[in-house]
Amino acid sequence: MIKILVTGANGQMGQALRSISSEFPTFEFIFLSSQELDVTSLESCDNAFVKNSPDICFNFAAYTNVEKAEDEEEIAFGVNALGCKNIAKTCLKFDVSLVHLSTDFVFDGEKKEPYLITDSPNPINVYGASKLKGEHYIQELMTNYYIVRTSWVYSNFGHNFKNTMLRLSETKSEISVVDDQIGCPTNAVDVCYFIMSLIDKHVFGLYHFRGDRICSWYDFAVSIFKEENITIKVHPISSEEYSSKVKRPRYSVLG
Ligand SMILES: NC(=O)C1=CN([C@@H]2O[C@H](COP(=O)(O)OP(=O)(O)OC[C@H]3O[C@@H](n4cnc5c(N)ncnc54)[C@H](OP(=O)(O)O)[C@@H]3O)[C@@H](O)[C@H]2O)C=CC1
Ligand SMILES: Cc1cn([C@H]2C[C@H](O)[C@@H](COP(=O)(O)OP(=O)(O)O[C@H]3O[C@@H](C)C(=O)[C@@H](O)[C@H]3O)O2)c(=O)[nH]c1=O
Repeated sequence: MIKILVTGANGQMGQALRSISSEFPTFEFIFLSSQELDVTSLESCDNAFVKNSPDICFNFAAYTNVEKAEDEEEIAFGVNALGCKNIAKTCLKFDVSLVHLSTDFVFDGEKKEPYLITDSPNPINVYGASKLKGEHYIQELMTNYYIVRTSWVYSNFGHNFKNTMLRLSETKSEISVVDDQIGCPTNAVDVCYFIMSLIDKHVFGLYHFRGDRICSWYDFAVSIFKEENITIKVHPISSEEYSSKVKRPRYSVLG
């Protein structure tokens, strides 16, 4: 049995992986919450690895509140950057390979065609900067890593744009959604299948993975409501019209 230790396991990606884990009977998954393994503590990482002796670590632990990160820079960097450093150091110590998730938000969104893994990141918000720093720590410390950048992850689990739209539709008859940020919604379960196929191939490195559809958040919202048969008026708005303190990339299609 190959043992996979999953950090941040109560989040969206952890729940998505749990939902398909029985399809991989040759793997034993150890799902650890933030209480059971706190990535900001090297000692906590060490203790969890000693207790569970994993072969592979899936680092799903992250600070993902893009808005709040602007006010909580230290906490965001603590989890997304130093957390990665701790996980990478621990993987190194115990000879464990690492799968880490990163984001389209490492790019500035100024490009007009899909971002390749060879393109230089240039984050424009705190969340993106903290995620990029995390990537760098892993790349400096390890060789046996898979860093998978993905985008606009949605599912029926936890916090994501789809669930936000469905929740808002319970109390609103109209909603305004930005129509000038272009990206690719990606199903969380599909990310899990991609990761499981990656570890089968043993080719370490940096990857981009995303859903097939290229659209705006407005387009995505309209299709969510259509699929769920929900009648609600959706107004397309510009990023400037959406009241937010955070800048998001205008175009973050991963290639
Ligand atoms: N959601 C998206 O659209 C995208 C996500 N990603 C990346 O995918 C990964 C998973 O994201 P997703 O599942 O959606 O995020 P979630 O926010 O749903 O889950 C993150 C999990 O990390 C946990 N966590 C927070 N702080 C710590 C800590 N100090 N130690 C251990 N665990 C901690 C949280 O636990 P608790 O709730 O207890 O704090 C939560 O369960 C992240 O790396 C994210 O950057 C990449 C692209 C898009
Ligand atoms: C709730 C809401 C959001 N929006 C806009 C704000 C933003 O531009 C866009 C998406 O909003 P959210 O806050 O759901 O998404 P956000 O948290 O910015 O999404 C990002 O999360 C991180 C974790 C990632 O890694 C990214 O890939 C991306 O998925 O929709 C509206 O226009 N109207 C609304 O009612």
